[in-house]
Amino acid sequence: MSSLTPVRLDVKPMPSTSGANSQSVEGSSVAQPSSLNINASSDRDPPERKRKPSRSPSPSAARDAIKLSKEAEAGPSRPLPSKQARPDGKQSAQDRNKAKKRQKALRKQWAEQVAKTGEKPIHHDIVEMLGADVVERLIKEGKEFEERMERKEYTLTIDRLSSYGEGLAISPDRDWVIAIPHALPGELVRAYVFSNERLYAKARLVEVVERAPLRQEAACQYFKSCAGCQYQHLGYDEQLRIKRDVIIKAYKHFSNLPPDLIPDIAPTLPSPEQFGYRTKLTPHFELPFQIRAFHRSKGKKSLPAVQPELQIGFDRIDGPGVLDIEECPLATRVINEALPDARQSVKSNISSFKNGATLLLRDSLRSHDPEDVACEVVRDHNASVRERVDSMKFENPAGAFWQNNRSILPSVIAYVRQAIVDHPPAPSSDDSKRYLVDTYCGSGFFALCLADLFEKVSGVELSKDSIKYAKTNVQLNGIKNADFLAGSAENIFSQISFPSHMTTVVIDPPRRGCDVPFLEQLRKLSPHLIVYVSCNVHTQARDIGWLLEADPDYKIVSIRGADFFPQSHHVESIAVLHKPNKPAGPPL
Ligand SMILES: C[S@@+](CC[C@H](N)C(=O)[O-])C[C@H]1O[C@@H](n2cnc3c(N)ncnc32)[C@H](O)[C@@H]1O
Repeated sequence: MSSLTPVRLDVKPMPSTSGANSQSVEGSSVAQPSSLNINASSDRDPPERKRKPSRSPSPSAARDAIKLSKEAEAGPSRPLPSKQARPDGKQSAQDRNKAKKRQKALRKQWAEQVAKTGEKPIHHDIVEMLGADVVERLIKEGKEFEERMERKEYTLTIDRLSSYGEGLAISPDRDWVIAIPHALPGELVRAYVFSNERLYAKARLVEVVERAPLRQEAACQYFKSCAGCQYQHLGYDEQLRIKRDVIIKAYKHFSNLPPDLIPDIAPTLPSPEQFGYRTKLTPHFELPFQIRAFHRSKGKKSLPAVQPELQIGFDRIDGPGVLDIEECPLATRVINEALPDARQSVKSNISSFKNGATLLLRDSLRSHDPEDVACEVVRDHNASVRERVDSMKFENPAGAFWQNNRSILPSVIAYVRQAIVDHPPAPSSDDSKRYLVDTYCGSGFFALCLADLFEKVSGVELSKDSIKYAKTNVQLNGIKNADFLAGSAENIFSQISFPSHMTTVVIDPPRRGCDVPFLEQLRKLSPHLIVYVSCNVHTQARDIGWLLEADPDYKIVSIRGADFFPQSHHVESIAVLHKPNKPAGPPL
């Protein structure tokens, strides 16, 4: 699908059938890829980091972009800067000055964002679609925020998908790209532009005029309005293929590596369950204004006699606010069964919640007995949740990180095990002992599932709670060769004395990727094998590019996506790096 060449339509923008009322039409509006709170735990929060701007994005890119777009745009209801302020159609000097200041502020804000998080993946699509020379000219002329499209309906041909699953089209009347969630390559669509970003506009899908042959009916009643899923209108094989393409593009644009150093990206590892797989759901809600007024009055006002309407669910793509969700076909059966009660308990106690609160529903095994397949739902963040991966038993805090798709974990572990077995340490006079360092280890998923391959394993993790549970899991599984440390990942390197030529390091950081101090420590340790698992392939590509530049002896032996989140644009990427001739050296 992505091989289609951009088609510039000579179609005049169509008069809007919807006016500014985004609710009256089918499709989407203010969705952001990052607005899907697919893993709302704090490990996804990006900290500050100092990097070269060219080194690329982090998860906060999208969030910063929202901030930027909020600055740049006023949302559907704010009137456009009035170019017709004067009867002669010209801007007043005051308006021009204001516009100039605004552009300057936007450029400064954008530069700060890129310095912090890198360029957004969509930028590379824009360059390919408009042409590098056009983008360069727009930037040189200071027009990268200026060629904004009007808020109205357009008829567009979709050229390709962005890495976050939006259909991308070229504007019919200027050098600008338009991103439309749920539109597919090759389709002719009507879409309503509602805001502008740097070099592109965002639009909601109004109607598919000519369907792509691959388009299918979504299983979920909320698909058209919910920001949670991007690909329910595509078959599963196609979703896997798209995710592989996302990895290919990420390494091309974000690793800074020559193509011959990047291996063929292997087919995406499928999820055995494509619906009903999510073991964690976090619907959120905003307090009705009457309740907020009650809180603000500090007891002076009374609660409203009639319960105000409350939306509990996920972000909308067809307007601002929260979409009320009574079921989610991605969540496991027990979570869907528990959802009505959880929603009702919020409604009955609404005055006790803060604005923007989130509900937690975690699917937990009832017991660790392999014969017992029953599950139950845990809603208390501090309660423990039981999991099993193959024969390994795990407990972890409900509010802390645990992989959300239970069904894919055995094949992920099998894949990582095989990579380790396939890359033994270089022959040396030493015996064949091997050591594992599991960084960003959570409650010990990788360390403990792989412990039998190693003489000794050590894990490090920021969350003290997760480390407490990792130690419990050591006991639970009768493991004798594992220890865990609470702290920032780079701290582990000063505490271990494994011989580097016999050491494997597993890296599984949050979406922002690794911090530079961590990468520097890793380079110093120079393990013979690195398995880098990531929920953000863009930061993974950046970090691996950094590592290979710092130490060209590493070879990337494989890169493969794993589909932890079917129906969404998210893809986990597993990269294996090896130093084939790593010589034996003294312990660190
Ligand atoms: C994607 S999760 C992976 C957890 C674990 N590997 C698993 O599969 O269950 C990332 C983990 O990194 C932890 N984390 C975030 N920043 C960290 C840091 N600077 N040092 C160590 N751990 C960190 C988070 O608490 C979270 O548990």
